[in-house]
Amino acid sequence: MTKLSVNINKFATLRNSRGGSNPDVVKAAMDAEAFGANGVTVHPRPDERHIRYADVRAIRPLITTEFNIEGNCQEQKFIDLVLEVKPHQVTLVPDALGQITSNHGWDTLRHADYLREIIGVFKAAGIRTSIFVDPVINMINGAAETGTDRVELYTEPYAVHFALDREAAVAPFTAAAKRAHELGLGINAGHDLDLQNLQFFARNVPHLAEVSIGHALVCDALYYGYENTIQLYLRQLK
Ligand SMILES: CC(=O)[C@@H](O)[C@H](O)COP(=O)(O)O
Ligand SMILES: NCC(=O)COP(=O)(O)O
Repeated sequence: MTKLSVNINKFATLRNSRGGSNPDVVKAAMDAEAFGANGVTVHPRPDERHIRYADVRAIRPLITTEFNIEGNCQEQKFIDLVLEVKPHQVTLVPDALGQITSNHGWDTLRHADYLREIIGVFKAAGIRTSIFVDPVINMINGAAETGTDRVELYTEPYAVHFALDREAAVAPFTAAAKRAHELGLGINAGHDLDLQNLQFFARNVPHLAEVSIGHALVCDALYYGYENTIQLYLRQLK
């Protein structure tokens, strides 16, 4: 069954908005696991707009499922943090500094040498690697050449087009997953997945190991409660 990794970035957004410690981000990570999630994802951005480096250090020793750290490996500070805390998985995302959120995958052909080198560093430290990619066959082929363990399919385009034509929206992801599997790559996915679009995605993308979901899940939790919301998302993956 596809695993659910809860991205708790937006708990930190709410906490930072008042400068205090409420909501407790560490508790949000622990409760995600207690409520049935298969993992916790954080994305400490260089400006620490939500998840802070201190949050990552505090959470790491308490994780009993899987800890996934996403970030821009072009920042030495990020590389050092990951090697220090040694999560189960690091997901490399090619964000520029000022981006409001992640909005594209790696050009795995143009950045092949760089990705191969940094992936080798994390793998040598015993950390599973995943790289954020668009569902483009050439990019999947390029990802395989980097030595990464997994790819994470960037799913915003799917979410945007889902309501209009779900079959057309999922088709590139189905094809990309089949190609990735042929090449021996593990398959993750994330960005803008939600209670409406998740089940169709999971049923039409083969070999899907993990989805990481944050923004919509936290928004839903405001209405349905955190524990109930995690259960609702898990039911979409059955
Ligand atoms: C890489 C990706 O799509 C998400 O993991 C990212 O963490 C979202 O970042 P924000 O929560 O800052 O929008
Ligand atoms: N990798 C995707 C992720 O962790 C969360 O993305 P979103 O659900 O906040 O859009």
